Amino acid sequence: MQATEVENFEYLGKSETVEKQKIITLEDVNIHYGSFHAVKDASLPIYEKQVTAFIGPSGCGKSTVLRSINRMNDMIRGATIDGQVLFHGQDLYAKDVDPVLIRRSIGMVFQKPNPFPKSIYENITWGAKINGFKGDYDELVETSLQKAALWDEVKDKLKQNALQLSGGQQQRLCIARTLAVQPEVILMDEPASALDPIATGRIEELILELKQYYTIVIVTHNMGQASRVSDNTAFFMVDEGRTGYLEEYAPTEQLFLNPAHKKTEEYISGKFG
Ligand SMILES: Nc1ncnc2c1ncn2[C@@H]1O[C@H](COP(=O)(O)OP(=O)(O)OP(=O)(O)O)[C@@H](O)[C@H]1O
Repeated sequence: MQATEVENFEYLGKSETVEKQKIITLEDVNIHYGSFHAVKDASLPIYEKQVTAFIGPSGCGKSTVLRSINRMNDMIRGATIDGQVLFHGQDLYAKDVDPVLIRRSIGMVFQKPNPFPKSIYENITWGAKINGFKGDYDELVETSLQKAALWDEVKDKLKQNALQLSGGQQQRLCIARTLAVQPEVILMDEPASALDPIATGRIEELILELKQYYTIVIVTHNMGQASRVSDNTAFFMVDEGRTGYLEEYAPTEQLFLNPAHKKTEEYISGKFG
């Protein structure tokens, strides 16, 4: 079940009509770690085949909210969630939902590249094997690496250990590994923060390529990166009790050029952070 939304934006004398499909909706999401209230009342849409950036100061709950989208917080002892995360209208936290299946549809790429200490080829085929993939593995490896813009660099050394690749190549391999299980959504938690500027630029180019086929949610500390790669931006803040909350959500251009809230303006202009 998907709702098509038509939004009209007017800012800085420009008007824009955007038609978009909501694929994920967070409704009044509250997340605790034990008794600590980490995130309160987060509600926001994630639109299909768009890039949504989560920005905000350290500790405001960006990664916590990101992990709630594919139930990765389930793995953290003491983490609890209230509210709803709807994926195609279905509550991901309903009793009959298998988190393993969710993580196939909603994959994740982490801050530090974390390939398995195995060959490049095996890194790609691993998830597919577990899922009982019956197709052509060579083809899967080639298409996944091509989509992740890594094929040309590694096609002659697929048997080589993945840990011998550069950091940027390892991160693109992790993206290829995620793509190989054919997700609809890719969550990226600061995917370029451990990389040099050239490798970062390649990841940003890749994100713009991938959004033709996938919905992407990215946590980033780098506001330039958020403005370059994302269509929508969610700006999170922390209150006096260190609880994170969503301060403002808007199309990226609007949020950066004409923020509705004073705190957003102060944050994006570097007054705190
Ligand atoms: N596993 C955990 N156990 C307990 N508290 C946690 C855990 N993970 C995060 N927190 C706390 O929850 C709050 C939100 O953390 P989170 O990592 O989501 O913020 P963030 O905005 O992504 O931060 P950063 O930008 O520094 O990565 C912080 O106060 C953090 O200390």
